[in-house]
Amino acid sequence: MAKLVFIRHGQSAWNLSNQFTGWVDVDLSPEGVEQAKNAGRLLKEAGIEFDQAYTSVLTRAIKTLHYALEECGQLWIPEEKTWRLNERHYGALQGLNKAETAEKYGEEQVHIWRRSYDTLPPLLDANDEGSAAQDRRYAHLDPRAIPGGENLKVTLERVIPFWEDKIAPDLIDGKNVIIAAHGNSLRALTKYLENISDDDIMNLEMATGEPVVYDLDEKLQVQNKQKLN
Ligand SMILES: O=C(O)[C@@H](CO)OP(=O)(O)O
Repeated sequence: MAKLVFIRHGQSAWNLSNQFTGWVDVDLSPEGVEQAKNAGRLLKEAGIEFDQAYTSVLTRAIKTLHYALEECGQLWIPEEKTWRLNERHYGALQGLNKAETAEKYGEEQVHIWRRSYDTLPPLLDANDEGSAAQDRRYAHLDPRAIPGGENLKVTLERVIPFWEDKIAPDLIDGKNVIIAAHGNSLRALTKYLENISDDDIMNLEMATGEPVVYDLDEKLQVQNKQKLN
């Protein structure tokens, strides 16, 4: 039996200002820092001892991991950062205010962009300002792997190879794993782990800074799920 903990980063500056974020490297807000520390206290109270941490290459998730691990006295554990755990790329919506976008395009269209499984947002071109193709942290990737925008389906397709290569083998070895990531990369992993349908995943939300603890058997079937708050 292994434990797997998902934690969505604490509130970010753009969660607070209600802007589409995606791959934009926005920092935590002061409240987000407190949420991350509180998550660490909850993990300490739960007595969970981790063997391995995974996070994205985005500051808000990395810092959340570090604040939480520091608070539970486990900042020393091995960690790996990967672009595959990044937030879903929001394409040309990145930076726009969500309420203003809903006024312009309608609530329904914005809900579809935000939560439909397979509708892509308007895409960014590799030459557009703000494209990840111009960001050094993605320079090692095949340019074709750098998205101009992703839906949840595409996000899931780039998260799962990392799950299969790294996370699942750790869990099968009985290691306890913490993943600090993002609303939509964690929704993708939750869909996969819990076998949630394309329709039902539209209704799943992840709270900022709230650890979700799974007990998994050796076949990685979920035996128990608990949110710490
Ligand atoms: O803007 C984003 O990147 C995400 C997460 O904050 O937003 P949403 O919940 O709308 O998918």
